Amino acid sequence: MTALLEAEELVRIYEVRRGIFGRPSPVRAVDGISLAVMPGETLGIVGESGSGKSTLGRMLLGLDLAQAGEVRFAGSPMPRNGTAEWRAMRAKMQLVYQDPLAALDRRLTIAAQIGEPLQIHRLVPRQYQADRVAELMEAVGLRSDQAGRFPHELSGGQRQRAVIARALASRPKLLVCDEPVSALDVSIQAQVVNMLRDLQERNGIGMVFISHDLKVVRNIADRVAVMYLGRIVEEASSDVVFRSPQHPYTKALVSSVPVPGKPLEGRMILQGEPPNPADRPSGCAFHPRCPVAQDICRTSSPALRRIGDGRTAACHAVAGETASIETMRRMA
Ligand SMILES: Nc1ncnc2c1ncn2[C@@H]1O[C@H](COP(=O)(O)OP(=O)(O)OP(=O)(O)O)[C@@H](O)[C@H]1O
Repeated sequence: MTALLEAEELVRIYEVRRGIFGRPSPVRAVDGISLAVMPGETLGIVGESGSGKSTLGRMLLGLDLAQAGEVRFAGSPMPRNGTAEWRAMRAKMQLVYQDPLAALDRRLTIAAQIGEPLQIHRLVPRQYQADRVAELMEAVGLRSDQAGRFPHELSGGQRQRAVIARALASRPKLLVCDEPVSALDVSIQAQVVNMLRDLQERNGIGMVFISHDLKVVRNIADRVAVMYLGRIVEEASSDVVFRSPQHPYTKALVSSVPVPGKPLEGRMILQGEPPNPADRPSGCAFHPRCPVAQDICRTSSPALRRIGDGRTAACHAVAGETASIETMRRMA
């Protein structure tokens, strides 16, 4: 089967100036990332703030240009941003991001905004547009009496539902969701995630689900890619990642997810802050925080390798025997 979305060796470097008089220095926000999403599959992308998740999400849609590498959608290279070919492809790839208020026009009713793509892309004859808007609202759990409301008259969760309805209007094959529930109350998050998962399964939509919150990703992703400073350090099926994480960074992230009934002590705590991306540590970028770092980790950057279970990991310690969380804790 052809992958719905493929990215090969994507690189995005920003020139960032520190202070007014500082010289610009390169930040490798995305540093050689390859991935694939099959039709109907959800790939979760996790990592701390600044690991490059949002930049990657934008690059996958052609919204941010790669300095190297290529994105292919349904087997075809992504056309250049702004061209007619790109706009046609974009109708099939939608972005849902964190802040629904920013995504919506506060002067337009919810129904008008959900209907907008139908008009712009002439997806439905005018006389059927109202029906299609009603259908989309129902699909995301909005009531018909909310059609005439303005964004500020809805709750955060309802606004995000409206954004998702609008994204679905063009019957996309791919959704890139960048922290879609992070701004919502915890009580609402699960509802919106469950709704997204239902819609995605029912419509066979491929999804890239970006989040710093592993709990949420665990709920929705078939596969998970863990990012650290612009690179994928581990990727596997969600089951495999959560059951037996191998990379020390993944182990720390997974062990920090609260498990009902499991005491807090005994969990591995990630030491220190992520390093400044403009000042990437030598060797393995995780080594300054890694409890099992060896000499080689300070000098040599580990390649992402297949290590069985359909898993890839980039860690010198993960070649054969890998330290368990308990061993790592003892060594820390
Ligand atoms: N437009 C930009 N100009 C300069 N630097 C940028 C830009 N966008 C992102 N960066 C830098 O690239 C790195 C990755 O940022 P990005 O927002 O992609 O990470 P993230 O994992 O999504 O983090 P967060 O969850 O905080 O949004 C960071 O160091 C960030 O400061």
